Amino acid sequence: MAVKQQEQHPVIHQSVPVELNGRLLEPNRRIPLNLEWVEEIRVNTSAVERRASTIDTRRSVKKEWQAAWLLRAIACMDLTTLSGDDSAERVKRLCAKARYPLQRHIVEKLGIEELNLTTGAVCVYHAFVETAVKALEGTDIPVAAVSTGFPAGLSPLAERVQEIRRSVEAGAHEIDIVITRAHVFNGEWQALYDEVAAFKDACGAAHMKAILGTGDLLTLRNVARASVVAMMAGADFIKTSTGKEATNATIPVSLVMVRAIRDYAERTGMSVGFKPAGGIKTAKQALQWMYVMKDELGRPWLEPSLFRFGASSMLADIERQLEHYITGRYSAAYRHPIA
Ligand SMILES: O=C[C@H](O)COP(=O)(O)O
Repeated sequence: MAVKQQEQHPVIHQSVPVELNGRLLEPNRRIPLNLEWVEEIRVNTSAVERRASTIDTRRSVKKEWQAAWLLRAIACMDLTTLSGDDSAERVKRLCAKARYPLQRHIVEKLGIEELNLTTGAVCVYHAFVETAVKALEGTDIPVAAVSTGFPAGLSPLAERVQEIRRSVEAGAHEIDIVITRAHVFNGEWQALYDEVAAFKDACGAAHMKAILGTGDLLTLRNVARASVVAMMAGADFIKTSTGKEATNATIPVSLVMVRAIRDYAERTGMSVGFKPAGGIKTAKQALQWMYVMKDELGRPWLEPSLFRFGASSMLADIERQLEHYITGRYSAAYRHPIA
């Protein structure tokens, strides 16, 4: 049973030119803080919520097309473990799953052996960066570290910066930083910009995802303002949540963030990636987020270079749905352990 690949003939890791409205974009780099851009932001909350509630009705993919979208969701997934009881053994199992995210019989039945499908990255605490790097040797799978006093981000700034440096030295290719949420609800835009810029400098060549902790930011306007400040400070990605806030990734918050990415790209000619994270557990949710990306930003934002899910348990449900697609039956969830 061959899967119809999304679009016509995509290859999961193929790079497509990053274009928006026909304009070729460059990767983001820091620009000076423009407070006018921050202050002029307005968000029509009820319009955003209305739009969010119709995501499923505007677009739907079925059968082999849905299978292809789910494979892409795997390729765009930061397979994550961020628990107090994490251990080297758990991280090794997670890395094995990142290398081979689907059971062999599913891969064969789908006819996708040549894709060599892997997850987009593995995301762990700093303490497990070396273990993950070693476990992923011989692959192109990057290791992402949550640094900067994750999840609260309230340790002294120098320690947070130092933690990034240590994660990069340990081999992390990507760093997920957390911002000081109080800078946002106190309107301290310069302080937020300086903090994110300091983190970006400490990352060096590693890619930086800025976690806004949107569940703590009180309003969608604050989410939009924090997004644009993080982008001006040089973030490569903006990310919704740590997975530890009371409210994690939601579609309304994501709409606001991807529209901020679009406005920023139109103004600057530069692209920034998006990572929804926290509480995303099902294949159905994965499709909803991918509809948002396709509708609001277009095809380049369905590549791992510009789109990642942060998820610790979604892969199990995707694997189960793909097995249902090829066998017509649902298997028990325990047959799809994540790690
Ligand atoms: O960055 C990733 C999140 O911490 C994952 O959250 P989750 O455990 O709710 O999937």
